[in-house]
Amino acid sequence: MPLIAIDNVKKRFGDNEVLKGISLDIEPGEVIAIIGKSGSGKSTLLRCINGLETIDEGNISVAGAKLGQTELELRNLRLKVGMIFQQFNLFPHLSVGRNVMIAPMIVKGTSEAEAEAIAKANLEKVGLGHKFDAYPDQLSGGQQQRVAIARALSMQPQALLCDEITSALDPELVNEVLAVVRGLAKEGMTLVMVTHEMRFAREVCNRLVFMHQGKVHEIGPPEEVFTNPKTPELQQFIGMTQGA
Ligand SMILES: Nc1ncnc2c1ncn2[C@@H]1O[C@H](COP(=O)(O)OP(=O)(O)OP(=O)(O)O)[C@@H](O)[C@H]1O
Repeated sequence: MPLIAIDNVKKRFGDNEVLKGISLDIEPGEVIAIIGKSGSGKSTLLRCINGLETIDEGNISVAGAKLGQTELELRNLRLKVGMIFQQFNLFPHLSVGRNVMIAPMIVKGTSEAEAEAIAKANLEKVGLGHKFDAYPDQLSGGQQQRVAIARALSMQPQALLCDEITSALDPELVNEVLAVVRGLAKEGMTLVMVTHEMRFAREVCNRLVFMHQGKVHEIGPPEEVFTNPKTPELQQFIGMTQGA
C-alpha cells in the first residue's frame, strides 16, 4: 500500500486552476523530487498533501487514511506528515532545544523530560547536539535549517515534505543541509522534496516528478528522466537547469 496516495487532485485559486488532476502514489521509504518551472504547482501540491491547502476535487490519503477537510482531520494529518520550508521560522526567543521540544509538548502532550530526550536525539542526528542551549541568532542559516529539520523529526512523522529547503541559504551552506537529508533518505524516511538542486535529485531520489502547468508531465527514475526526456517541455527545463 502506498504511504501517500494522490488521486486526481484538482486545486483552484479563483479562476486559476493550479493543479489539474494530479495522481501519484508514494511508497514507504521513497525519496521523490518534484521539479518544474516556477508556477507549475509544485509548492501547492506539497501544501495539499500536508493539508495546508484544501483540495477542490480528488483524494489524498496518508497511511491508508483519507485526507478529510475538517480542522481536526487536517491536524491529525499534520501529525503524520512533517513539512520543512524555505524559511526556517524558528522562535527567536527560545533556545534551540526549546524550539525542537515545543511542538511535541503542545501538540501531542509529550512530557517535558521525554520531549527533551527526543529533541537531544534529533539535534544529534542533524549534527547540532552541542547547540541545545544556543539561540537561533547564534546559528548560521544552514544550522537553523538543520534545527528546523530536527523540529520536524521530533513529531515522529511518517513522511517529510521539503519545500525548497536550501533556496534561502548561501551556497556554501547548502551541502550541510543536503547531507542531513541524504542521511534521512538512507535511514528509510519517506521524503517528497521540491528542489532546484538537480545534482542532489539525481543522486538521492528514487523518482523524479516533472510538473508542468499543473500536471505531472513526466515521471521516472532520475537517470531516465534526465538522460531520456520524452517531451520538449522537459528537454527545455533540463537545458535551463544544466549545471545546477
Ligand atoms: N494562496 C494563493 N492564492 C492565489 N494564488 C496562488 C496561491 N498560492 C499559489 N498560487 C498560484 O498558484 C500557481 C502555482 O504556484 P506554486 O507556488 O504552487 O508554484 P511552484 O511551482 O511551487 O512555483 P515556485 O517554483 O516559484 O515556488 C501560481 O500561479 C501562483 O501564483
